[in-house]
Parts: sequence; structure tokens; C-alpha cells
Amino acid sequence: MRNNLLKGSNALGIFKYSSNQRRIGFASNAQSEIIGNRASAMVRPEPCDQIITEPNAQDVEHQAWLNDHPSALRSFEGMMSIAKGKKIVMFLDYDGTLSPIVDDPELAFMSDTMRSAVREVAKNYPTAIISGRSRDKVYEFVQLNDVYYAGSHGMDIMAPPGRHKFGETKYQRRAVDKKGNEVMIFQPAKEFLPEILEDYSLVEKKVLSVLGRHSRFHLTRGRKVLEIRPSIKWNKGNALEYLLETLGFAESSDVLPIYVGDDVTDEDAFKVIQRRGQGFPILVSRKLKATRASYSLRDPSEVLSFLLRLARWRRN
Ligand SMILES: O=P(O)(O)OC[C@H]1O[C@H](O[C@H]2O[C@H](CO)[C@@H](O)[C@H](O)[C@H]2O)[C@H](O)[C@@H](O)[C@@H]1O
Repeated sequence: MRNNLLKGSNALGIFKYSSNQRRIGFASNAQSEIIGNRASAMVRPEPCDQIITEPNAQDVEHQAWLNDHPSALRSFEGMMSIAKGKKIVMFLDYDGTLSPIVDDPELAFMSDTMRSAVREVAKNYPTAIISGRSRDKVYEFVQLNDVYYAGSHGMDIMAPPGRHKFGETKYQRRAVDKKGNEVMIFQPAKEFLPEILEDYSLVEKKVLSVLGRHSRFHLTRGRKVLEIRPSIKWNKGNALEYLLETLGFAESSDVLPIYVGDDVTDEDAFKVIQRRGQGFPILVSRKLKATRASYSLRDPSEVLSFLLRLARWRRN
């Protein structure tokens, strides 16, 4: 039991300090390696050292969660050995994944570094951004041409110019983007739009009472967000499947979708990947959470590292 606790605390970057023990710290300073009593008397502990007695129950629980949902950065080589010879398709959520969570949704900008990482990934693998936001808003933030955009939880999908096939799909139509390029738009909930626009301001004030008058809609909750959605079976998971189909991978046995997301709405996409038995669902979270994801990343800065490694992996 004690060994297990210590194993957990080591993996969490916490170690027990005693003066007669060999100790390797995380400080870059060479002095952080101390051997024996004599040396320990000469060297002051580095500020990063944490002196603790036992990890608490929460640490142990978090470590158990990390064992079940290991870091996609630490597991990168293993993941890529599975990906070898397969066609990777990249799916990315926006808020909390490509941009940090901030109080004002209008200010949820992504960094230029993140933008160029996504651009690099999109050069190498088909890439889609699937967000709860409107498609236009996500495009405004991301501003990349060569990616698929799926707004409103996948209910409004746009393929990049020249990257689409126009089939007979009922809700699909040709359109022209702001730069005058022909794009393909897919909107399975289009017929609901007039009602959404008509009731929007009222919905903000009296969400539940409005819902009482619109049985065709239902309420979902995100991170500090109330959303009214058409009661159709369409979510980020359906969008992922639709995009794989659009890309010609519907029946493919060698496609490997990677989906990175942080919120409850991303669980639908994780579920689809689990069901297909192919691909990597990755949850972005610092906290232990119930999830269908197989891997984890702590925050958007780790997402950035993952994307950069993925782009580099293909180049090599
Ligand atoms: O699917 P996503 O791309 O993750 O979008 C989900 C929601 O994102 C936005 O809200 C979240 O991010 C905000 C900015 O960081 C934050 O203030 C809010 O608390 C979060 O819930 C967006 O405002 C929603 O419309 C999206 O559904």
C-alpha cells in the first residue's frame, strides 16, 4: 500500500524528502541532485521542492484516473506506433481546447502559435474544428482556410473550398464564402433557424418558460452555458461521422480519427470513436472527470505541444 502511494506521488511530481536519501529534483540547477547527508547540509532546497509526508486520498484518486486516461504527450510514441500506416483525421474542439477558458466568450482568442500549429496539422491530415459556437464565430477566431468547420455542435458544417464532393445529401447546399470561394454547407437543423432567431432574446431571459412553448427544442448545459437545441439526434458525434463519410472514410478500416475536446458535449464524439474501435479520444482536463476518452491533456498548452509533435511526426 505504502509503495503504491509512493509510486502515485512520484508520478504526480511529488517526492518525499529526507536528508540522508538520494534526491533528484525538477530544478534545472545541477545542485538539485543531492547525495547523502554531507551534501544536503551544503545545498539549500530548491524552491520547487515539495516536502510532504503522504499523498492524500485525492492525489491517489487522481493518479488512478491518470493511469486510466494517460497523458497523450507521455503516450505519444505508443499512440503513433498504432497510427503507423493509418490515415489520421484530426478533430478539435474550440473553447477550452484551442483557446483557454475566459470569462467573456467574445474574448476567447486562440494564440498565433496555436493557429500555426493547427495550420501545420491541417497540412498533413484532414482537420475539422467541431464547436458549440456558431460556425461564423469559430471561423472568426481560427481564420484558417484549409480546415472543416462544424459549428452549433456539428449542426452547421462547412467544407473548405475545393475539398468537398456534392452528393445527394438532403441538407447539403453550395454556398460562397466571404472570399468568394465555393464551399459546401451542411445544416441538418436549418428548418429550425427562424424559430431560434425569433425567440433568441426572450430565451436569454426566460429560458425554461420559452422551452415550455417549444417542445421541439431542449435545453443542454455546457460550462456556464445554457443552450437551446433542436430535439433531433444530432451532436458532435454525428458531425464526426458525417465528416469521416464526407472525406471518404465511412467504411475505411485504416482511418484513425483523433478527437481532442474538453467539455461534456465532446463526449458524444468520444463515444463514436470508442464504438468504431479506431482512433484516439483525448480529454482536455486538469481535473479527474468521468469521461469516455482514453487519453488526457491538461490544458490548451499541452494541446499545442501535442499538435506540434503530431505535425512533426508526419514530416519525419
Ligand atoms: O464546443 P466548444 O468549442 O468547446 O464551445 C462550447 C461553448 O464555448 C463557449 O463557452 C465556453 O467558453 C467561454 C470562453 O472561454 C466561457 O466563458 C464559457 O464559460 C464556456 O462555456 C461559448 O460561449 C458557448 O456558446 C459554446 O457552446
